[in-house]
Amino acid sequence: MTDSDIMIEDLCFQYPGGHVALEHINMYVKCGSISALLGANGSGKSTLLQCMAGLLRPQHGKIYIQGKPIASYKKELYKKVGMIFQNPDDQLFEPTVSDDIAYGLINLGFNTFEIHQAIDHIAARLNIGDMLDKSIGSLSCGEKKKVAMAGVLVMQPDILLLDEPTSGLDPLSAYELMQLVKDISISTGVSVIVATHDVDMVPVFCDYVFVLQAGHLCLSGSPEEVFMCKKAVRDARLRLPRIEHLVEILHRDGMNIDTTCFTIGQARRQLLKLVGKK
Ligand SMILES: Nc1ncnc2c1ncn2[C@@H]1O[C@H](COP(=O)(O)OP(=O)(O)OP(=O)(O)O)[C@@H](O)[C@H]1O
Repeated sequence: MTDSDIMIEDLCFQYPGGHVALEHINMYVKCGSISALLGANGSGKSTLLQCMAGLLRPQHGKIYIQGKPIASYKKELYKKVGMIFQNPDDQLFEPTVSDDIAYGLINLGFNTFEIHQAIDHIAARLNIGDMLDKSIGSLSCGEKKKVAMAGVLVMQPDILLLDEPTSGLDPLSAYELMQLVKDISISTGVSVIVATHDVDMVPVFCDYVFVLQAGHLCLSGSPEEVFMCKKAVRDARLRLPRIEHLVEILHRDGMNIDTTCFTIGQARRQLLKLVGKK
């Protein structure tokens, strides 16, 4: 299948202690798209991302990256698929920011000139140029998240897996980080899967949504399609994005609003029209 970056067939994963974390997952991720992976705590989001990154080996089922089973990539998989962990301290282990960003490139055999060029480019893109000489230990959580992202993006993966990238960030930093992810996806064509509890971000930044409930994929589709299934969303212990919840309240109060509008600007204009302000 040419337009799919990731295809998952009947994936099951059980941890060594016996806990079944994923059951019969089937997923298809379109090239260049941004997908949200939603689900309550313990629903299996991190486990699924780690299976896609080749860090966990499922007992059953297959994962294909660009049409080929992940096992066939061997070491090359780490160049194709970049994963950013929930906790940046699990990812950053070199003394300084520039050393950490350089780590993957050194392993891939890049020369010193290429490494410097690549670091300068990604640092400018992520606006972390003034941090390059800092020690990792001196950074804030948000800064560490950006450095972890730089270390992965510098290797130019085709697929980017983000595990709760906005957790612990202030609202503006969270928005800016997701905007950056969107810009990078548009300019490079990288496919992004982001596990998140931040449902408000989903209609703004994501093309597709996958919802996990106790290790099962219970819903999938565009944000419009998924958030229309209000009961199923709540059964999965999620809430609607605030904008959708507002639309729901207005409907309940007998106001007529076009539920196909999903950008903040469109919804705001509709709401102002409804309450009589132009
Ligand atoms: N190393 C492990 N050994 C045994 N069970 C584990 C292990 N890691 C995770 N689990 C269990 O697998 C299930 C799925 O965990 P996972 O971390 O994938 O959930 P999650 O959706 O990412 O949760 P959260 O939103 O809290 O990060 C949970 O019940 C968890 O307790």
